[in-house]
Amino acid sequence: MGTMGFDDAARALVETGRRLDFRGWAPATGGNYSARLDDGSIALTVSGRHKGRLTPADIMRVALDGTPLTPGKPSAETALHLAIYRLFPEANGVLHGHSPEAVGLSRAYPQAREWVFRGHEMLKIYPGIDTHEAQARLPIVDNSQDMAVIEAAVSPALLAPGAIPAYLIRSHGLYSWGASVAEAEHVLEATEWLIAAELAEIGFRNGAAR
Ligand SMILES: CSCCC(=O)C(=O)COP(=O)(O)O
Ligand SMILES: [Zn+2]
Repeated sequence: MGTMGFDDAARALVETGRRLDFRGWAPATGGNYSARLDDGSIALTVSGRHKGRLTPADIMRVALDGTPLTPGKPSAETALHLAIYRLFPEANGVLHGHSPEAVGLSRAYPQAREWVFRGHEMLKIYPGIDTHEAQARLPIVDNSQDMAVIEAAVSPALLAPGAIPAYLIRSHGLYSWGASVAEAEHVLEATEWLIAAELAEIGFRNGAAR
């Protein structure tokens, strides 16, 4: 748990990419991953690489202000990763995936500013929740090519009571974070599972699956 040295972080991000790609959450070059290092800098995926086929050479270091510390072009979404590390000092891993389910949910409800999960046992994966008799808010923000616009739009919702360590960018994908890369992966998996379960429920209620 916690921060890591660069070599361990690079290995963890490469392995995480393989698993997320296997789940269908890293199509084409979609997604990006990062980890906070022992010295406070950030290990981050290089832009434009297939995240299911990463090698340690596809991981670079940036400072918390975004200054590249090793050669390479940092992810186009570096600013969103750094915003999480600044907002949440306990966050040591940030993952971003492009699943069809998360994107489909965000597009099916174009006015939604959040999605509230209620009553699921899976809610217990989130920090501070120890019963299914709880609710958890997944903030939803419109997409933009300007990362500062996304950061400004979503930050208040991330800090509000009841927010989970994840948010959804409409027509784009899901972000998650945790005290380690492994914990961020649990949050991503749980949130994807909750989205898939709710979409299935909506389908059953509408009779689509009969
Ligand atoms: C075809 S994916 C478009 C860019 C994106 O949303 C993404 O997650 C990957 O960007 P990166 O610069 O980190 O490769
Ligand atoms: Zn993306």
